Amino acid sequence: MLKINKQEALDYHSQSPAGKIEVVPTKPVSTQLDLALAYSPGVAEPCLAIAANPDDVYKYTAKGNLVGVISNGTAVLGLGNIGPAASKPVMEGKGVLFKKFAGIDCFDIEIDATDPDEFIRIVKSLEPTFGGINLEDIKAPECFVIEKALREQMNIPLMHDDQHGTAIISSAALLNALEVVGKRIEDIRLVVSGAGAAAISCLRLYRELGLRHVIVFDKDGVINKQRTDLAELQMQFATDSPITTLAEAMRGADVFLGLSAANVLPAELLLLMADNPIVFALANPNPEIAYDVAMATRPDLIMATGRSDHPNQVNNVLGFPYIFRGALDVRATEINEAMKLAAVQALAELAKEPVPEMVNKAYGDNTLAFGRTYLIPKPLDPRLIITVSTAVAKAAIESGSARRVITDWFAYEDELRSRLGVNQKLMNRITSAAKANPKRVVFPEADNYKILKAAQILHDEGIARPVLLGNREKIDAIVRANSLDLEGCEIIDILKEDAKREEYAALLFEKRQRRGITLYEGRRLLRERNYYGSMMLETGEVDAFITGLTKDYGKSIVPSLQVIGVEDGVQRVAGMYIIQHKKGPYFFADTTVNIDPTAEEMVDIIGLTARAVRFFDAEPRIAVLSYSNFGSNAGELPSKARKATELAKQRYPDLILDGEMQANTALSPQLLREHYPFSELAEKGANTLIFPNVVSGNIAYKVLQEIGGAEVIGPVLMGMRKPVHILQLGATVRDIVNMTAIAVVDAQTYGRAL
Ligand SMILES: NC(=O)C1=CN([C@@H]2O[C@H](COP(=O)(O)OP(=O)(O)OC[C@H]3O[C@@H](n4cnc5c(N)ncnc54)[C@H](OP(=O)(O)O)[C@@H]3O)[C@@H](O)[C@H]2O)C=CC1
Ligand SMILES: CC(=O)C(=O)O
Ligand SMILES: [Mg+2]
Repeated sequence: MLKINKQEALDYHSQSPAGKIEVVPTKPVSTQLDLALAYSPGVAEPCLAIAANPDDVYKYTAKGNLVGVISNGTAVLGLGNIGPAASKPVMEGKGVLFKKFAGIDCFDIEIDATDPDEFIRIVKSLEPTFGGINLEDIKAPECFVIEKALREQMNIPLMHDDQHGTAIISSAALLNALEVVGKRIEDIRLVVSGAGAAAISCLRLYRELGLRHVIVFDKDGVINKQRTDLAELQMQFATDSPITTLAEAMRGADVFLGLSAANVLPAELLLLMADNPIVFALANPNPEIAYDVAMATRPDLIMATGRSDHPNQVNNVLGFPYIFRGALDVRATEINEAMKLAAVQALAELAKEPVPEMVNKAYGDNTLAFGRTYLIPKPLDPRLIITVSTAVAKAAIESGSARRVITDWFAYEDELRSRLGVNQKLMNRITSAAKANPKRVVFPEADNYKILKAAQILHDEGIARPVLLGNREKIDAIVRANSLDLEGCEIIDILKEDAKREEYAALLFEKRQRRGITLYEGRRLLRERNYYGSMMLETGEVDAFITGLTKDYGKSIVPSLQVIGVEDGVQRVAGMYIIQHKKGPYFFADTTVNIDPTAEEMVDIIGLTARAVRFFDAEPRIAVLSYSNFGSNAGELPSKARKATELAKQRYPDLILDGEMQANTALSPQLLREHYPFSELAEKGANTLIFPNVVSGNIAYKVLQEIGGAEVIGPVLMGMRKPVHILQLGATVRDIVNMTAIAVVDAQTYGRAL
């Protein structure tokens, strides 16, 4: 379990530069011209445009993507009223999360004002600056007045996150917890500790969802009709029962919600609760009851806390980045009830979907699946932005609060993904195409967790129809240990179930009898799943074949080369990687098969690669690489690259192709125009790089993957007679899913594509 100590936390914050955020310009500011555009005199133009048309502020400034995280420090986490300066690390932290999870820029603003009127006036005056306002850590009851007034007076999305963020996330968790224990929100008895910003807002939302029976406590005890010290919003939840103590209230209660302070719930009170009790102890940083103590006291307990080191972290980070993302993207004028309920629904539903492998990896847990210890998605789940922001944006449009309407939701999803850094358009397109006509794909290495997890995803998402070859007992054990669900995937244990081994052995003998394979040898080889799978593809039992996860490339490819073989007219196969980057996709070849191709062999590789790039709907602009530019260096490699370029130009006169050149030249149209204006690539630069040998290609993509922030997809095997793809040893589940989607589309367009 994750443990951090005080010094570690202080050092993290004090490391130079102090704090957690900085401002980064988004336009070039290096030349005199840049300066003149960025500041005086150029800057006057957008100023005048905005003066003439106020809405242009969204066009010419960062306002549309800028959120103010604003606090007065009166209820900081569960630390209480520690003042505005002491709240700054929390507000900076929120800014970091806005940026990291939703690409939203933030200024944190800590205001030295506890008087609601003064605070309201100051925040209201900031409307020209921000696209949205996230109020944070302002104590009750002032926060209710403040938020209400600002919502009425301001025309941009505004939310006090401790109120509504918490309400949204905990509602999703509560609905799912109740589903797990089979209770209805209308019937449950809820006890609440805390009647502050968070607690009251949760209760308001739960009431909308159907809650009827609740008893609330604050520091001064039970909130009943006799109390005269509370705000109207708090009094809405006052009880008329004679109960006065927490112990009385907890007898028979179904749910305890803590949004108050550390350790206020004695363990023995848990024993009084109904069967399968639910405890959301959400005070930060320390909950109302320690997780381990609670679980030891009531093993039938479903528990959530605000902390990341226990299951079921109910934290508003699951909401605010995505709620504001959706609201900003449709330029909503508010965050209304419909938008909040849409976020609740989206979060609750997402928790029931299979968990992506990258989430398993991030949390070092393969067993995450909807249930007692996984009620809501994990904060590092990359699907949150798509699911929640889309739901919120749609609800804003439908409820009439949007000033901008989105119509192409697929394009919006792409935009949301690119907010996370990598441009996924190409893979989205391939995946959608695969889903339109999913094909049967055989995986000969199915007694492996990653293959099984990928198969589950492929089946559940309708990308492919997996056929799994492997030892049935082993597969069952992996499925059980990792809570997988392989319903819908076909499993064949070729050694135990006779299947078609004899038929395939005879066929292999027929194919290879003049190449040293006897019928006896054929029978032996067909006990190997790579041969069996290749035969399935050859005979049309399946449409594509994927292997390579557990053996090295050379060994993995041999059976399919013998059984399937290369395409007519193709001399050799080659491997290509797709590099997905913010700047768009790039294609690298040969990265896997031909160790040191001759110039003539490079021409074959160029032909195959150009065709494959077109398969991915891109127009190939090919650079043949070396360490010299157009003859600037003598040497074997530059000469080979030069010769390959000449021969390829002859063989493929229509290709946009040039070389030999260095990689930076290939990728910089400006450099090409300046120094090599004669080059065919001078207009746009290259998107396809042909490497002079496998060493350089392989190293280049791996460096980009590890430190270049690129996602790489491949290797796409080019030139086989049927869709065969060989994974890299140790590929991730995501790699397997991507390669399968490509194989499915390859199979759909069989004979015309890769
Ligand atoms: N996990 C999450 O996502 C979130 C967690 N929180 C946590 O919820 C807590 C409250 O935050 P917030 O609502 O913003 O703060 P507020 O200051 O608005 O409210 C605090 C409430 O807790 C009550 N309280 C304090 N001590 C006790 C106690 N010993 N017994 C019973 N009630 C007590 C206060 O009562 P009184 O008015 O009488 O002082 C008040 O009603 C914090 O610990 C915060 O970290 C908040 C937001 C999100
Ligand atoms: C999570 C949060 O906002 C709080 O504890 O105050
Ligand atoms: Mg807070």
